[in-house]
Amino acid sequence: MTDPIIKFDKVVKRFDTFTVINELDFEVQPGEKVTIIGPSGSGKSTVLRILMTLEPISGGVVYVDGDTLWHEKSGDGSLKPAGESHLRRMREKMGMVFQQFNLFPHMTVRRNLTEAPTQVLGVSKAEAKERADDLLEMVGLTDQADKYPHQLSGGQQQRVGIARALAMRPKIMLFDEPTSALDPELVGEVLGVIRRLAEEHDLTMLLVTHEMNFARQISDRVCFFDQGRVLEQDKPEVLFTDPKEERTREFLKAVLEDN
Ligand SMILES: Nc1ncnc2c1ncn2[C@@H]1O[C@H](COP(=O)(O)OP(=O)(O)OP(=O)(O)O)[C@@H](O)[C@H]1O
Repeated sequence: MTDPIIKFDKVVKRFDTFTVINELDFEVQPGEKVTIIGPSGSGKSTVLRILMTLEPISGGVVYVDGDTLWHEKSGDGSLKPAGESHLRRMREKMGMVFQQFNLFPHMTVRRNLTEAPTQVLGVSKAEAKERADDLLEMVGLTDQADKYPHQLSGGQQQRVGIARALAMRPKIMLFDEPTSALDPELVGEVLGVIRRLAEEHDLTMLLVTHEMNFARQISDRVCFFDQGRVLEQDKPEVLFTDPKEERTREFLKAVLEDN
């Protein structure tokens, strides 16, 4: 087995006295597609936000791509809280797709894709444009490149969100309920893009979703979260048909009846 590209080692996250992530041990292998499912409030989104450096941890250590995320080594080899430049360097390894798209509203679709590569990575304008146009073709939005986000449907905006994250050439893609803000008829086009990404690329993907059928189709592994821990995890064909834990069974029964 190779070294994990993501590793949570006894990670704790508290908001005041409320413990959201509770001594979490969790690993993802390079290229693995992992889905996190679980009840509302179980800490699923918080795991992604910790990885994207949007939410600091209260305890434990997170490793990404062989380096500590929220810590850096001091001169004597001990770990100290990471400074801004370490966090920035680590953040560049990851791209995140948010529920609410989070596009830059005052920029065209193409500019949404070229802005960070030119400003953050120092990619030339010509190369960034070429990369943007390739990605827009991949998500089927070549003809929307000069429009502004508000001129697009939610499904199109989310496809731009995916392309924008990919424009930074991340090693890891994080998806936080990418279809939950969409009208039902627009969900399929976004899941189609994610499915294609999963099938055609060796990107590591970590997804939080309520789309159980989708999770079943694309995941190498599904993790059931409960109270800030992984209660149970397995290949989708096992977890969805023969869960071991009562809590997992109850959850799946409730969500699958809803669908
Ligand atoms: N900034 C914050 N301050 C205080 N509490 C927070 C904050 N962010 C999240 N929480 C709480 O932490 C818990 C876990 O939140 P999180 O968003 O990770 O859950 P989730 O499993 O993704 O849930 P959902 O499926 O509803 O999105 C929730 O109870 C939430 O209210």
